[in-house]
Amino acid sequence: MSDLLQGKNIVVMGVANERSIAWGITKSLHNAGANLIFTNRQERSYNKLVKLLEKNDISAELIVTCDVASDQSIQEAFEEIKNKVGIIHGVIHSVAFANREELQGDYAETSREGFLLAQEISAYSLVAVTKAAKDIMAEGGSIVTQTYLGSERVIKNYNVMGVAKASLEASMRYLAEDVGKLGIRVNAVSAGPIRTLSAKGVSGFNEKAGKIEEVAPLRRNVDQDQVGDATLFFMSDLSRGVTGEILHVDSGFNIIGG
Ligand SMILES: NC(=O)c1ccc[n+]([C@@H]2O[C@H](COP(=O)([O-])OP(=O)(O)OC[C@H]3O[C@@H](n4cnc5c(N)ncnc54)[C@H](O)[C@@H]3O)[C@@H](O)[C@H]2O)c1
Repeated sequence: MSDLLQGKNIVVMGVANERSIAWGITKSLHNAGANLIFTNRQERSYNKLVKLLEKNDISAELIVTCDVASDQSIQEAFEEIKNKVGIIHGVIHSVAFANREELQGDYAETSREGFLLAQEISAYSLVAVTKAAKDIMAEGGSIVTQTYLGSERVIKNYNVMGVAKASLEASMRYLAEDVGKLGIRVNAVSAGPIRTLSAKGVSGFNEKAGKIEEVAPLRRNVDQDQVGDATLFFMSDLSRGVTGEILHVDSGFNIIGG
């Protein structure tokens, strides 16, 4: 436990279940004293989230529905946060989606619709969320998104999502410039493969995880808690001089050339 985030109101987007990276982040932020606000994609997942919070003795300031495919939904969610909580100091963006059939085989087979969908949910959503959040980040703060090495390198089967992550990372940098003058920082964590609901959608997870154990400097895979603590660093004042940055939490795999 620490008081790094005492008195800070932070919005967490993307907890689907206990395996979600956003859940690892939730635990780290909670242990640092943050007041947490959650968004969930659909109303019907509300009870699941409430149960998960209860089971872990974590209280939520507020839970609001937010489908990032809809500007109206994002607008309404942040309006409700503004009315019920007031000022916020941070946003965790841990949201992505691509059709399963686009996450295997040749990238050249990607459909126009599949390409646009991956870009919309996995990259544009950070832009739309920042647009809505900055107006209630009156004391400045921090926005952190989750990316993956498939943006920088060709990783088998990651395909359309790798291109969406490249777009997400570039958006993160442009947004960092836009909102820097408001005292808001925008950064990304690039985690190694972690078995989650979304990761199951990408073919060949076991091979990817096995490769990390074999060749990454630390010779082990990372977990949600390690990503949570790295995200906590970006959320806290410890990283007050850092914006527009990508921090790899991947046991060092990204530095290996061959
Ligand atoms: N698991 C990994 O190996 C890995 C590695 C690096 C980065 N990431 C990234 O971490 C983030 C979280 O993924 P995860 O692995 O925890 O999986 P997850 O399935 O637990 O989380 C994905 C979340 O995105 C949400 N989402 C999807 N479409 C949405 C929409 N239209 N509106 C609102 N929310 C929506 C889902 O509800 C879910 O909560 C993603 O950006 C993912 O690309 C994952």
